[in-house]
Amino acid sequence: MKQVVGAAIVRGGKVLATRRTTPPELAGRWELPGGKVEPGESPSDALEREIAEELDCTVEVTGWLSGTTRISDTHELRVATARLRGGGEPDPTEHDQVRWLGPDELGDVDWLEPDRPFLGEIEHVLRATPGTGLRVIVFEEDDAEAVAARLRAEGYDAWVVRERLAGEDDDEDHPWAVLSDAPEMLLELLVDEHDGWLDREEQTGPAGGSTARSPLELPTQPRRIKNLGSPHDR
Ligand SMILES: Nc1nc2c([nH]c(=O)n2[C@H]2C[C@H](O)[C@@H](COP(=O)(O)OP(=O)(O)OP(=O)(O)O)O2)c(=O)[nH]1
Repeated sequence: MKQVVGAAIVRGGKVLATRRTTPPELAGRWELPGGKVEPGESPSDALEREIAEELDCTVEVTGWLSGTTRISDTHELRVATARLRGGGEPDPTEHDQVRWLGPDELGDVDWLEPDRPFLGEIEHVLRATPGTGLRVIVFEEDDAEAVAARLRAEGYDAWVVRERLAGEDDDEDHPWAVLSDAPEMLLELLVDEHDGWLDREEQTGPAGGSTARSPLELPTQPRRIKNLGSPHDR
């Protein structure tokens, strides 16, 4: 059986889905980016090569999901989790659309059949490693790059993306956003230095919103005294 490998690229609590353009019978269907393992190649090497070819960015395989699914009589699919390296933004060379999907959005696209059995485990991974939902917003690209460089120097991941904000008009000049896994306090600092602001992305899901990440908010909130109940309760 020949191996096809797909990458569940995870960033900020979302996974990257890509839309196929070929062959005609698969065009328009969504998949995890990847491709066939070549003779003598390890599955991880194949995946990192395919992602570089298809999305012009570098990933690091972080683990493999359990199981394989049958694509055809001759091919089967394995799926790895992966993270983006080096701050490069995925730029599709073969797919005509990409989407970052949160755990509640995995059903929103028409996945190829062999990918579907992996979605449950992917959802689990996304819920276990939620993003902070925080974005540094600035108006100048130079500021965004400076913020990202500073965060990377501090040992955090950071990506510069062009953002469209809620309520914004299509034609308007979009601001720049820096996505990062750095703590809120550090982001606040950089926002002040670069004349931007901190944007909190709406989080959906059973936990009921961004309060799921309350540890990050502690420094900016009034200190809360743990309620031990009134004396006559005990
Ligand atoms: N890349 C990828 N292919 C998938 C997935 N699920 C799935 O059924 N497939 C199928 C579609 C294709 O028939 C086959 C992979 O072929 P491909 O065209 O993506 O791989 P490749 O670039 O190495 O192919 P090739 O040009 O060497 O023929 O597996 C998936 O999640 N990712």
